[in-house]
Amino acid sequence: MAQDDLKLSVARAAVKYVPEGKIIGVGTGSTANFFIDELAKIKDRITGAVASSKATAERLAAHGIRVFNLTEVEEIPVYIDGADEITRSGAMIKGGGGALTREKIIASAAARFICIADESKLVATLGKFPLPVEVIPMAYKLVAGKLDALGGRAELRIRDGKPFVTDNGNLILDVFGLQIGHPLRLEEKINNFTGVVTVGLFAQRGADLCLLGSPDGVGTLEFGN
Ligand SMILES: O=C(CO)[C@H](O)[C@H](O)COP(=O)(O)O
Repeated sequence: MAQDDLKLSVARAAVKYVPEGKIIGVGTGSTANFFIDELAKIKDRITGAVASSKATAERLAAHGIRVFNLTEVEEIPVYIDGADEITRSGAMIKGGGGALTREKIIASAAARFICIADESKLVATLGKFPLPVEVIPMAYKLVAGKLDALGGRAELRIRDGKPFVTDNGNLILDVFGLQIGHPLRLEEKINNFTGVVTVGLFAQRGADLCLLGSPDGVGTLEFGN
């Protein structure tokens, strides 16, 4: 079964977790895009969405789904987003699409985080996927040195021959070669480096539930975070 079919299956399953009449949080990436397209089919049953990136806001709006700023919203009952890697305790690496900061903000504001992923994202130990870290541009070399000292290899993210710039006007360092045995500890440590905006480790606010797509169907992993 193709990976896109698995993404579509979890996107369809996630729609069943969307509460009626509410504003929900929506993530970024290819799996989130499948979810947005499914959400569009029930758009009359929700009030709108808070988007974790400009790309997601544009896709939601193109479907006629009203997009709210986080500052306009009282509550977000559920945030639905993909992940680059997820463990059986609900810790994740996110930020492959560069939207990690807004994703983490909305995830923190949400009552429930539902991760939608195909089975390739489930790992025993985080770190095979390079860990994204959003940094203030003037600090990127300083922060890269500190990330290297942790045992990784930090590389400035380049797209189309230029440094990738986030929706917040910052840069991304991708850290290769980390074996993340203690996600929570590492998240706290990297958060403390001056110049870091957000580390793409989601352990403090991990997922509450993961809908995991495999050729056998969509399974659920509950984490109780
Ligand atoms: O964190 C993210 C974007 O910043 C995405 O959730 C993550 O990269 C997974 O993307 P995809 O669904 O395309 O595999």
